[in-house]
Amino acid sequence: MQVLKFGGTSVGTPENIQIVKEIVFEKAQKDQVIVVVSAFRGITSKLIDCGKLAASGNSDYEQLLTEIKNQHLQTAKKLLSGDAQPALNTSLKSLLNELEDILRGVFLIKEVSVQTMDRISCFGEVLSAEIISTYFRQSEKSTFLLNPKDFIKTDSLFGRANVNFNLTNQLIAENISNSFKISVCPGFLAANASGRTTTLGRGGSDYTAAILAAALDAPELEIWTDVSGMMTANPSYVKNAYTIEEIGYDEAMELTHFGAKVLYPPSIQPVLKKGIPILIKNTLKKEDKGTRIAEKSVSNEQMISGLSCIEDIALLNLNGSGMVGIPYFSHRLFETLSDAKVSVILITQASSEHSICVAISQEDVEVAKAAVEEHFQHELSQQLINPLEVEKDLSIVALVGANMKNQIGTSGKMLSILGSNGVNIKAIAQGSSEKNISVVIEKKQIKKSLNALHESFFLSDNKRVNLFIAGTGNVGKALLQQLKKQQTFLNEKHHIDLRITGIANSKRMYFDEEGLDINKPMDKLLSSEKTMHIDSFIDEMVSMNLRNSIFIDNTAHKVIANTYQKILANTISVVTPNKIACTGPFTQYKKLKNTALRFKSNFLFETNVGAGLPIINTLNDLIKSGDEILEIEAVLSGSLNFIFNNYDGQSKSFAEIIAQAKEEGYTEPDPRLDLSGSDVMRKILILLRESGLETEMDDIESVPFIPKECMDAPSVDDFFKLVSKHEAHFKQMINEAKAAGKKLKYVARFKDGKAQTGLQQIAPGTPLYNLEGKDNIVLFTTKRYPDQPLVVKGAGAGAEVTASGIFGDIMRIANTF
Ligand SMILES: NC(=O)C1=CN([C@@H]2O[C@H](COP(=O)(O)OP(=O)(O)OC[C@H]3O[C@@H](n4cnc5c(N)ncnc54)[C@H](O)[C@@H]3O)[C@@H](O)[C@H]2O)C=CC1
Ligand SMILES: N[C@@H](CC=O)C(=O)O
Repeated sequence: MQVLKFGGTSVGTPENIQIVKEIVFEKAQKDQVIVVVSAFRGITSKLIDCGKLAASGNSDYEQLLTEIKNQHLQTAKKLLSGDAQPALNTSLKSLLNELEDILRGVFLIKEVSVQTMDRISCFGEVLSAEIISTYFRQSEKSTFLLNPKDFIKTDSLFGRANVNFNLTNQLIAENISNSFKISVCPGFLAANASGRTTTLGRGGSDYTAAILAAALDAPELEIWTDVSGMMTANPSYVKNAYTIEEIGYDEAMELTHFGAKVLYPPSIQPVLKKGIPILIKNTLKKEDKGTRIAEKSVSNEQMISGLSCIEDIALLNLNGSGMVGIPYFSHRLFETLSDAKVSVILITQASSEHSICVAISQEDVEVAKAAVEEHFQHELSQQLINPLEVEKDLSIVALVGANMKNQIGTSGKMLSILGSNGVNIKAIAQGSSEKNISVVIEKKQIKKSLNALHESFFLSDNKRVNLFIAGTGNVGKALLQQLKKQQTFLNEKHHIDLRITGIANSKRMYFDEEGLDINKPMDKLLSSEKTMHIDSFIDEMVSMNLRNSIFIDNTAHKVIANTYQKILANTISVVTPNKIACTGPFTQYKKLKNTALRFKSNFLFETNVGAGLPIINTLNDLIKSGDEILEIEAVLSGSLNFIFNNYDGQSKSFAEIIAQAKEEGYTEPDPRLDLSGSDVMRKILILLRESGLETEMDDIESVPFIPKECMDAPSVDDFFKLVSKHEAHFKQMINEAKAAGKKLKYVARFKDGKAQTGLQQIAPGTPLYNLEGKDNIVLFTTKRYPDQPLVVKGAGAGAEVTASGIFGDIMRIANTF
C-alpha cells in the first residue's frame, strides 16, 4: 500500500490536479494507492473568514461563500466530461448547501463555537476529495472515496483533537479495503466517539497521511508539495541553496523547527515512530529527486545538512543578583511564558545563574513582557532582579547536521565566519546532541550570514568575495585585467568567486550586487549617472551589506585614504597601494590597524613599498617571529632607479627621461613626489613603522638633489619646464658619477636609529650597483641576519606588478573568509 499526500498548491488548479492524476496513476500501476488531499489553495482561510464574518453578523460572508462555490464548481467543470459532470455537480451542490446552511445558522445566532468552526473549516478537504476522486474514477473505475470520520477517531478537543491511536489503527485495518486500486481521502478531519467532526490542527493533512501510512505499514510516505524537498538554506536568501537528497529524521526536525517549513514535525510522529521514510516531492517538478527523510541520518561527507533561520525574533533577558542559587527561577519564567501562550524558541543561561535569556517571536513581546513583569512583581520591586531587557528586530540562524558531533571546531568556524563579516552574535545555543548550533543575530544581517555560512560549510559552493574598487587609472585598469584573466582559474582551483560589486573613478560610480560583467566592467561605470562622492560610495557599500567585502583604493587621493577608518569599522577590509593613510601621523596609522583588529577587517598595503615585491610581508614575518631590525639599506623608487639607469647626459634630457618614466607608469600620478624624494621617505617610514618603531615623517632626513625652483613649480607642466631649464645641473650630477666610475642611486637607509634618504654615487661591487631598470632592492640586517642581510629585489614600479601585489593582498584576505 502506498500513501501519497498532496498539498493545497498541488491541487490548487485544474491543471495541477491533472498532474496529480498522472503521478497517482503511474504509482497505481504497481500497487494500491491511498491519496490524501488538502483543500484547494487558499480555501481553508476563506472558510474560516466566512465563519468569522457570519459570527459577527456581517453578510459579506455570502460573497466569500460564492467565491468558494464558484472555484469548486468551475474546477469540476474543467476536469470532468460527460455524465460524470452533472453527477458531481449534484454531490458538490449538496455539500455546498450544507455549508451554506451552517453558515446561515452562525449568521443568525451571531456565534461560532470551535466545534462549529471545525465543521466549517474541513469543507475544503471534503470538496477537494469529492472532485478529485470523481475525476480519477472517470479514468479508473477502481477509485474509492474514503471518509476519515469512519476511521480516524479523536477526543473532543475541537480545533486540535488528539487521536485515539488504538481505535484508529484498528478501524483503519477494518475499513481500508484492499479491493480498490485508488482510495482518495480528505485530510485534516476526523470524528470523536459520537461521530462529530473534529479537526487535527496545524499540518492536519500531513497528519492524516502519516496516520494512514503508519497504520498500514506503508513502505514510505510521499508528501507532494510545491517545493522540491528540504533545501540547504532558504533559497530566497541563498541563491546557491540546493535540495538535500537524504536527511535523518532528527536533522529534518531541527531544520523544520528553525524555518524550513516543508513539514510540521508533530504531524509526522506516527511514521517517525515506525521508522517509515518520508519522501518530499514537488508536484510541479516531479522529475526532481526530492528529499528522503529516513530513520538514521545518512553518513555522508557533508558535516552540515542545512542552514535554517527564523525571522522577527526578540530576546528577553532577565538578570539580577536575586536569581543566583534560587531554585525554580527558570521554571517560573518558563511557566509564566507558557501560561501566556508564548512559545520559547531558544534558551541560554549563564552558569552563574545570574541571567537567563530566551528568544521568542517578536509578535509575542508585549504579552510576554506583561506576564513576566506581573509574575516577578515582588522581585522587581525588591530589586532582586533588574527590569526585563527586550531586544527586537533579531533573527535566529541555525547550523544543522548530525555529523557535527564528530567534528571539532564547527561552532568556532561558524562564529569566526560571522565575526569576519561583522555579524554580532547576541545569543548562542548548542544542544548537547550537537545537531544544531543556533545564534541570534540582527535581522538585517540574515542574508549576509546565511550566504557566508553556506559558502563555507557546503564544499560544492564557491566562496564569493565582493570587491569595491575606487580608481581605474594605470594600476586600477591593470587590476581589472588581471581579475578578468584569473576568474576561471580562481573559481575552478580555489573555489573563490571574485565579483566587482562597486566601482568608481574620480567622476562616477556604479554598483551591482550580483557583480559587474568581468569582461567589461568599465562599460557600466562610464555610462553611469551616479556622480562619485566617496561618502555616498561608502554609504552604498555599507548598505549593500554584502559578505566578504573588500574596498580597494587605487587612487592617490587623500580624501579616499581618510575614509579607511570608517570602512574598516564596518568590517569591510581595505587593500591599498595609496600610501597616504600609512604615512600620516603615527597615531592615525595605529588607529587604522587597531580598528581593523577590533572590527575583524583586514588592512593590507603590501604595494605601498616596492609595488608587488613581498617586502612588507617579509618584514612582518620577521617581526612576528621575534626578529629585530638593525639596519635597512634600500633603493625604493622604481621611477628614480629607471631615470638614473637611463639618463646618460647625452641622448635624452633629464625631463624627457622623467616623462618616459611617467608614460610607462612608474612615477606617481604627480611625479614631483618621486623626484623630491618624498615617495621614498614615505616608503622607509612605512618600513620603520612596520618594524615596530613609532616614527614620524619629520624623523627622516632627506637631502634633495633637484633644484628648489623645480620643486616649487605650481603645476606638473611647469615642473617639466623648470627641469628642462636646469638640464645642466642634472648633466653635471651624472658626469661626476661617471667620472668616479660609479652609478647614481637614490638610497634610503636606516642605521643606528636614524633614517636618511638621498642620492648617492654607488661603487661597483656593492649590491645596489647592479640594480637594473625600475627595480627596487631592500637589505634587512636583523638580529637573525647580522652579517649577510636578507635581500628582497625585483621590479618595484609599474602598473602590472602593482596590480599583482594588490591581487595578492585580495587573495590573502579572501582566504581568511
Ligand atoms: N605606478 C606604480 O608603480 C605604483 C603606484 N602605486 C600607487 O597606486 C595608486 C594609483 O596609481 P596610478 O594608477 O598610477 O594613478 P592614476 O592617476 O593612473 O589613477 C588614479 C585613479 O584614481 C581615480 N581617482 C582620483 N581621485 C579619485 C577620487 N576622489 N575618487 C575616485 N577615484 C579617484 C582617477 O579617476 C584614476 O582612475 C597611487 O596611490 C600610487 O601611489 C603604488 C605602487 C606602485
Ligand atoms: N612611484 C613609485 C611607484 C610605486 O610606489 C616609484 O617610482 O617607485
